[in-house]
Amino acid sequence: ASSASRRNRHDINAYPPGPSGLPLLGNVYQIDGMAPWMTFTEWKDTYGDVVYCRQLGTELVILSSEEAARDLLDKRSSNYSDRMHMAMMEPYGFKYNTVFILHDDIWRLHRRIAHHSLREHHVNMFRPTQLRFSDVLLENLAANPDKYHDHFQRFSGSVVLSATFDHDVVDNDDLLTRVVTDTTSLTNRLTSPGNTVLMNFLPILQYVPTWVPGGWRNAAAARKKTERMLNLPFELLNAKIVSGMAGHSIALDALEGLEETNKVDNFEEVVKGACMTLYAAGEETVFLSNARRDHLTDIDFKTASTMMVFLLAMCRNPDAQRRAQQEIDAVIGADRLPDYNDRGLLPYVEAVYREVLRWYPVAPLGIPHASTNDDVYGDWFIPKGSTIIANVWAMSHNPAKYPEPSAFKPERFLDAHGQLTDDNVSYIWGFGRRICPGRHFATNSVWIAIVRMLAAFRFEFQSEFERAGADVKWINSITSVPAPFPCRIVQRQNTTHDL
Ligand code: HEM
Repeated sequence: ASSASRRNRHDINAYPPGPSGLPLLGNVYQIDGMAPWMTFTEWKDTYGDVVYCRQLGTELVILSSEEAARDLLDKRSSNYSDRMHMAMMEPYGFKYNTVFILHDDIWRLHRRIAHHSLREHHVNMFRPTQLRFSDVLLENLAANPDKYHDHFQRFSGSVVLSATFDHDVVDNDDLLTRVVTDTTSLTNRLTSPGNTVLMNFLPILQYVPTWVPGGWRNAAAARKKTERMLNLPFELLNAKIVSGMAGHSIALDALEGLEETNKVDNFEEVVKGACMTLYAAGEETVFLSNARRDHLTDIDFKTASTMMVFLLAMCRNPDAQRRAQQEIDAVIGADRLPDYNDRGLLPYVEAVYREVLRWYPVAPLGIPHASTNDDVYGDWFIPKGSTIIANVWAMSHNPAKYPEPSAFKPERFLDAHGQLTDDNVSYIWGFGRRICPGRHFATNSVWIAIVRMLAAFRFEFQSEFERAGADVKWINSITSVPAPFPCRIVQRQNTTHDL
């Protein structure tokens, strides 16, 4: 009966509009492989907010307005909280990862572990750590400004690693950081939407030997790396527990606070997976480790992505930078650095922060969801098992909501009285039950880094780079981030605090 009713619903409702494609390939050749959000945003103009297309046998539904994303991913979240089927999950050892697992009981347990420590307000217990590492960030920037991307990376990696496993990164050669970044950079490459679709289509690629071109797809080698990455932080944490030196951390919180209430056999394995995902997901989006090495030969390919967007925005928009600094000088003065308690007193800085998130969202297509059952939305039929993409780029560049969307204009978040509007760009954190569980933590990290960097430094392009047109390269995969560019970071004259 259910298949009959499915057929009926399909018969009366058409698929959403979209470009016609070739038989087997679908629309794959029409999509910009480096920046698919650009193609999808053009399609919005032609076909509307809900677009259907196919990519090598995968059905895609692209939601390019906040309204459509909220209608489906938020309001019908019981049907839209799955992830796409990945032939790679099992052979590559990715089953530990919250981001990829299906909408099942293990995933719920992962979310409880994250929520337990990272829920709003509770997450503020990590603020002292975030403040401490922001001091280190400023010291490093003052001492060696040219290496700013290393310092951004160190800041974002340190805060999240300290919070998840109580692991202190003492230098740039930290073993755990190396193991995790090495593995996540491979994971990100393997799980990019394009590669996932290809591997679903040709699973035999998992056996490609490591020494031939494309050998990075070899499953046995990837699995070995993943296992090492999962076990190492727990070995280090266990050593601390045994010696009575373990401080507060999300992993310990989960082991001590949740075990009683969750009677699953492999609870420690679940905690390992959930915590490693928190670290890797936080690291991936706040600092990027998945650059396409083939496009980048001369730079370090790990960068703090949101902080990189901030830096680019400040270099390109000196007026916005100056205005934010004037606000900090007037409200805080030069005797101390801004603190979390000052956040409500600095509306222009808040507007800069929101505009950074909007201007170049670091996850321009979020992370694709999948539909569990057939559904009908308006006049359209959405088949079971479709990959559902929230086109965050189209939402943050909607000219009706954000006039001149490519311009960096923090004022768009302030009303005529200089008060903040209620638009806090929440769509950049994703939707429904899958919404980013690290968003409050990430907000605390990014805001404190931005406000303190503004208080202490001036940012500008290096003059030769500016004369040459200041054309910044972008590193794109699931995330999109400016590659490091030549820039001057100069300590502000009015800062009396000693860095
Ligand atoms: C600026 C920083 C960040 C941005 C823009 C961001 C954005 C996102 C987005 C768009 C998603 C997908 C949501 C969806 O499927 O609808 C996501 C998922 C996720 N994020 Fe974040 N994130 C950030 C930082 C963090 C941090 C710091 C952590 C950990 C402390 C974290 C942990 C996660 C996890 C575990 C998921 C997977 C959730 C699931 O599949 O259920 N993120 N994030």
